[in-house]
Amino acid sequence: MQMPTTQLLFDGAVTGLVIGLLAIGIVLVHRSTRVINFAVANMGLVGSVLFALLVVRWNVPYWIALVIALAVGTAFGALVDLAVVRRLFRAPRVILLVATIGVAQLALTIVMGLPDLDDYSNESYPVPWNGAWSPADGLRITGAQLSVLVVVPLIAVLLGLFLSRTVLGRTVRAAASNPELARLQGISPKIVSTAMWALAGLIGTLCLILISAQNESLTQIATLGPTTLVRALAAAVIARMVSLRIALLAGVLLGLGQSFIQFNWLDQPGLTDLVILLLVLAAVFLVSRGRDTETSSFSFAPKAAPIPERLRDLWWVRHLERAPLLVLGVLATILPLVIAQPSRQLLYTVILSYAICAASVTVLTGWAGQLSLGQMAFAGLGALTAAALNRGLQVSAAGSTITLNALPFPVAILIASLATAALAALVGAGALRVRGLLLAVSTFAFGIAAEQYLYRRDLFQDPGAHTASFPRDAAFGVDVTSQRAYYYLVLIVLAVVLAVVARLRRSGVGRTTIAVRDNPTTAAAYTVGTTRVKLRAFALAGGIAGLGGGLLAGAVQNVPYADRYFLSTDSLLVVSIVVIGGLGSVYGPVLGSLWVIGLPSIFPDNEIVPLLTSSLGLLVLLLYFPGGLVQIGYSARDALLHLADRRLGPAPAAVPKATATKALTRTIPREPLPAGRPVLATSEVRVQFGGLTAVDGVSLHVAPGEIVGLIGTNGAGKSTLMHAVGGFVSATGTVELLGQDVTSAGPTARARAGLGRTFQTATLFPELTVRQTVQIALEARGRTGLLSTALHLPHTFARERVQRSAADDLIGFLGLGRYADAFIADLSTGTRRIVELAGLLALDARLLCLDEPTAGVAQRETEAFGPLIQEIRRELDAAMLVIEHDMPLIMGISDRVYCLETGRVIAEGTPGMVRNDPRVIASYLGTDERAISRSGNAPSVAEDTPAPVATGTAATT
Ligand SMILES: Nc1ncnc2c1ncn2[C@@H]1O[C@H](COP(=O)(O)OP(=O)(O)OP(=O)(O)O)[C@@H](O)[C@H]1O
Repeated sequence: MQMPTTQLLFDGAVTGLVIGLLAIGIVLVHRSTRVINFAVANMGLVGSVLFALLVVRWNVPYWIALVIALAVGTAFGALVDLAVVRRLFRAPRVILLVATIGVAQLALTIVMGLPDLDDYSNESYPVPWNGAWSPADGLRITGAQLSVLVVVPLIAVLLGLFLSRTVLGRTVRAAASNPELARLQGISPKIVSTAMWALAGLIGTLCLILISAQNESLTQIATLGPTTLVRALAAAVIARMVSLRIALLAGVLLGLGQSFIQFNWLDQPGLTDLVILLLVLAAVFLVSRGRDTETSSFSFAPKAAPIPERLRDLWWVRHLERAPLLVLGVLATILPLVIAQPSRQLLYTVILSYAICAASVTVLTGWAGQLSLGQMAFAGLGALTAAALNRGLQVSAAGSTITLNALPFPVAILIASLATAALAALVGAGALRVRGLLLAVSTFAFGIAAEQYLYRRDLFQDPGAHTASFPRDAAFGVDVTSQRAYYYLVLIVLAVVLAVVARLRRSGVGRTTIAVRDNPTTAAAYTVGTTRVKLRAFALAGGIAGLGGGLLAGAVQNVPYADRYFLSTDSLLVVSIVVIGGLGSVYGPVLGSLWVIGLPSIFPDNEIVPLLTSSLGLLVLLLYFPGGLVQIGYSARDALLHLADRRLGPAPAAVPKATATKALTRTIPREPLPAGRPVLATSEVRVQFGGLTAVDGVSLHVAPGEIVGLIGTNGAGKSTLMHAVGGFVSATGTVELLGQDVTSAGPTARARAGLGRTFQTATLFPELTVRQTVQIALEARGRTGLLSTALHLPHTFARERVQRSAADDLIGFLGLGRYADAFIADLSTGTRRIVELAGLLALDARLLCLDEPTAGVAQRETEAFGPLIQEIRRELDAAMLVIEHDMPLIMGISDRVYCLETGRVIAEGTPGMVRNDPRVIASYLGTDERAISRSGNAPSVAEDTPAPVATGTAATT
């Protein structure tokens, strides 16, 4: 390994300074709006091109042009905030991140609309000082580099002073961690956000001007490109999205590292990008360690309102949802018969292949909530693997050479798709702890490393060439060499992929995936293994992307990995496709591909159409139709249904439905509990959060059939103890459940062992309906198989029917009949709490841990909860541990009560004993008899909650 020359290191440091400044721009925006700004570089594009035009074309003096360009850049940043960010202030951060991608594309389109610079190809980008200096032997500093050396440190110092010395700056620092605190400083978070976006616009412009000045030719200015962006993102992540100083330093180190790698491994292009990927992964790993990673709501995903019960018998209503897809299918079938030009047919094939690739984003991002910005890398790797398998391979390993014979075209694609599924599962395993924005950065870095490094491995290339040809001949005995025949093959594959995706979405596979996305904790409490579900989504998405990629490469008969289709920008494009089409919906990928790729190609010479279909179109959709194009379809469908409902006349009075008057029959055999053993026994359980001991050596037990109350002041450690029992926090001591030591088992395993859990917030799964929620709990009685469901095997339909009717029984039993198709997000807290209880019945749990079952429930309804809880205990023949602040309720239902104070048990015994214990009175109850007879803790929000059923007779309120 040689040391690079001084010059190379110097050049690296200069580039690194600019990368560091860009990273500062990313950090500032993240600190004020908690979003990762993918537009940071492109926001400066408009100003930097305008600057060149002003100086070169319109002969404006350098410094005046610079001021104008910086002002334009700053205004662009502020405008982005006012027009986009502010409107999406409360939207999930993931959606805001996608919006920044739209902004980046928009900036690029605006630049294309500016006058051409091609006439000035002999001129160089304007610099403040011409000439070069040689301060030392072997070192030459250009004017452009000197400006970087002066400007970047100066800006960094000024920003540091701004953040520490001004009120606005201090507010920015506070806003990152606590918006309320920031508000106390007297400045609204929105103003802070505008200021930071304006600053990011200014920084972006400055960086682009500084970088462009390094180029010899003026026409090269265009973009900084994703490779620079990924370096800036890496520096920002290394700085934990907080420290400006570390961001700048990391930028410089990355610049130096790049020089070092280029000097020593010139023959390994893209190695830097591989190293950047590893650095990002390491940094992301450290950043997300020990912290509860961000959860995002997916309320923007398109939602179809349930069909009114009485309309379901109408045949056109039953087929309403499938009809548009059928029409599209018929149109797609006749299209190549009407339009015979092979070039058009090739284009249609490309659109279909993109729809397949986009379906992978539907699964991974739409259902699993994992935003992948590198999905086309899986498509590219699938394409290259398929081409290599089709060509025949010689793999040298451990001194011996293995020869793989050439595989037929379709077999090569199928095996490549399986290989990308396995690879995606591997990547997913690494990304398990990371979600949201950091996953987006990691996958983006993966996309770039794939494009720059992995694609260029010898294994993937034609011998002696930098291409990978992929000629197609026959598929399943049919000649697909003609463009039309191949189009039909891809159309059939798309139809199959959509059918599989739609079927999976309607089955337990789709439901559990969405459940893990919306609420991993409750999903685990419902025995759904979050790791398994996430890996399944990654693998499924990777497989679909690999399949789409293979087919796309087959369309063009080679893998054009160096210039189109499988680049990191294409990964961003497929995300736009799916968001525009409708995230999570089966229609999304098709509508999105038609819109984003299809429409512009119908008007190839029109510059406005691509603007409307991607960049600006994406932003408009996010702002006004966050559910995407499919949401417009759903709205039309709802209007039709409403019309049909009106024509049927007024609805008859609600008839109570599914009122189960007899006890539910138990279908699951239970292992008997060893005689004399408690259902739950904890010994010396201790939980610490940093320096705080939340639970301090608690030993308790719950006997079979017993209801045990857990009381204590706010913050006494009750919920934490319950989390420890459920396996949701790491704790010391032992936990024994139904005679088994489960201390080292995770929450899913404990749920499977018979532990049922409700949560204080009763969030459940906002985007699922009541029936779907209960069906998720029913998965505990038998999991939906991925492969059998995808293959549409008959028994999977029968299983689904049985599960649905079991769910309806439980829903009816608890009087939730009229809410069966309502989304959880639309229910009152009280109703959600009853749905939680339905979930426990579905789980057939033997120990129920209820965390404040009446919190947020109207006072008049809490009184009915006591009998309901006892009824459920009888029904399940279960024991219970209940946390409750409502004293009459908890004292009324409990057989025994424990009182906690600062993590320790201070009293234990019958309700009467605990209630009169002087320590309990001093610590918690006080002497106010009114507080004891009816707790003041229960909020008095009157809510539309169905009256809980007390005696097995369902009430459908
Ligand atoms: N994830 C966490 N990280 C750090 N501290 C925590 C965490 N969860 C709880 N705590 C702290 O642990 C202590 C016990 O909290 P816990 O929620 O268990 O109390 P509680 O008795 O259930 O209170 P409440 O009746 O208000 O629900 C509190 O001081 C709380 O701030």
